[in-house]
Amino acid sequence: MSSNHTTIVSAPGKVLLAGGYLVLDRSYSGLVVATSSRFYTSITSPSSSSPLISPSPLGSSVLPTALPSSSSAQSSNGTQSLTLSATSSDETQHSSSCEISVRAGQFSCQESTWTYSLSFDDDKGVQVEAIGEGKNKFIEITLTQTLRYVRARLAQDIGSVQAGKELRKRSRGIQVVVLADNDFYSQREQLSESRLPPRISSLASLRPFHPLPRPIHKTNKTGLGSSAALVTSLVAGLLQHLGVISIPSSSSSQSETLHHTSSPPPTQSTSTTSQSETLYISSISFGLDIVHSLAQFAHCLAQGKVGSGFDVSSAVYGTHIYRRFSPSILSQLMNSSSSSSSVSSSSSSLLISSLDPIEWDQQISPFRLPSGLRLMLADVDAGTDTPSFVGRVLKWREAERDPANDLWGRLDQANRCLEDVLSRIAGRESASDYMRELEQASRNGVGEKEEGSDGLVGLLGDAKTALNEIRRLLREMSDASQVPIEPPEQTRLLDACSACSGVIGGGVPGAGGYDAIFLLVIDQPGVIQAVEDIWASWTEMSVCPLLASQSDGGLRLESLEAVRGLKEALER
Ligand SMILES: Nc1ncnc2c1ncn2[C@@H]1O[C@H](COP(=O)(O)OP(=O)(O)O)[C@@H](O)[C@H]1O
Ligand SMILES: C[C@@](O)(CCOP(=O)(O)OP(=O)(O)O)CC(=O)O
Repeated sequence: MSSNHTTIVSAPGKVLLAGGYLVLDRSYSGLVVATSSRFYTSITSPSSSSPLISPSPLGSSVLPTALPSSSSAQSSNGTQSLTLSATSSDETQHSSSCEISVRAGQFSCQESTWTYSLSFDDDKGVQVEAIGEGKNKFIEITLTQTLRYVRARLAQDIGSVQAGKELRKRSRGIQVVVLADNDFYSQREQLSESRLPPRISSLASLRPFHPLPRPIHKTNKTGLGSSAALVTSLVAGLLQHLGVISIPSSSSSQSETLHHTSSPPPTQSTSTTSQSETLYISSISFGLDIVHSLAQFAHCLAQGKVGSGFDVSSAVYGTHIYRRFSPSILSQLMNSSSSSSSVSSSSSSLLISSLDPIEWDQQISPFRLPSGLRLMLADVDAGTDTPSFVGRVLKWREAERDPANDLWGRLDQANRCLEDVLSRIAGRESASDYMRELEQASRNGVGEKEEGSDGLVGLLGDAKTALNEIRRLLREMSDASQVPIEPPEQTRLLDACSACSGVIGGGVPGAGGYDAIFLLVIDQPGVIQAVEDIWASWTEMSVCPLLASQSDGGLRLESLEAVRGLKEALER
């Protein structure tokens, strides 16, 4: 077999619509919306290097031939058993090391290709060493920890020595390309080079995966969570390619259902599926759950801290209401791992046990924005540093416990009101006059709910009230903590946008600051145009739209032909 074998996986970006700061504390939840802009990981290896993986059309599910069927027993951690056929006789052809390269496809090839040498030692497990000068901590750590995990899983089934040989065979010749949709990075320069105004239509006309002129660390990000989407898609791509999991494909009708029902047992399955469906879903969703725990771990290790993890969670599961995992789940692993690339048998079992989805207590509750509404995002040109914001806000909360807890409680209530009213609007989607009423409201304007107005118009008014209340409380937090979460410049911009007919409301996503805003609007051309006019003429700060809107789906397996511009970008 001479043709290559390719796996392409994508993960969405994120917008934390409600729950910034609160979501760091497991007593509260956050509303995270996944974006239509995605991060792609493509993994190719010569088909001869992965003899146990059936050669299949690009983008289709690539199950290892030796994997048991869905009716077979599952291993202790719930993922599928990796029972293998005897290691093939060609293993002697391979040396005890091999190389894997990872290239960031839209950056300079020279500066943004990282090559890693993998050695497989019977005692030490797999060792990953960067070759050359350039470093990419997120990629190196993700690659290392994912290979450690795969080796540890293989070792459970076929013993340590065979596991090393098998992994070496499967890893040989792997080439990875990572590509982010344009939205992840500021496209101001690309727009002005092409003499295009900062409009959504201009962004749509830029070539997909537009090459970027500077190295990654000097490129302005837009806040969609590039590192979380990178880590998640890379973990998932490798696990899929190496035959450990099976991710739903983008064409699979199951994928949205999976998203809405996938949650680590036993905490929060709100699924109403039949038992047989549930069995099918849970065997696959366990694949997603292992991606989740491994990606959270790799992301925390690369960041050097354990954050709330809402970004990784939405990269895996898509839009949802997120309650964080207990940080203690990762303590032992974080302490024992540093970024060390080797693995002893004791740390190997710690890896398997700590990442077992059964041990994880995050909650993923289904949520989606109602149809007919649209999330609009803008990149605001001014820089803030989220880590320092978080540190300062938490320090204030520590110092002023009572007022802070009182504020946390009121914010939580406002956040829940927003979730509740949006779900109630979504509950009306099937009404025959739903779209007509929305269209009418987009012309008449959405006001905070008035006495006596009920029905859809009343609900839209309630949504406006909830969004405004959240903003008001975040300004209270800004004043009390002296951290500019919604600074006056953003207040002016948001107020101007919110006054537009058809705009329900908006806010500062996540940690807030000067970087970005979101708006929730009725999805009508007139409304979008009016908002874009305000942004284009805003002089106090430079406001550039993002192309993305909301998307429900999380991680997915892609087919090369289905993603505009991907083939060309991979061939560059
Ligand atoms: N396209 C890319 N290719 C490779 N690595 C990337 C890419 N985009 C982001 N990264 C990695 O993620 C890091 C940025 O992470 P971070 O500062 O946490 O930003 P964000 O908030 O967008 O996640 C970069 O330094 C780089 O290591
Ligand atoms: C404060 C937070 O609750 C939310 C931060 O959300 P952002 O979307 O601002 O995050 P970055 O991608 O790191 O910029 C911290 C957290 O939950 O980890």
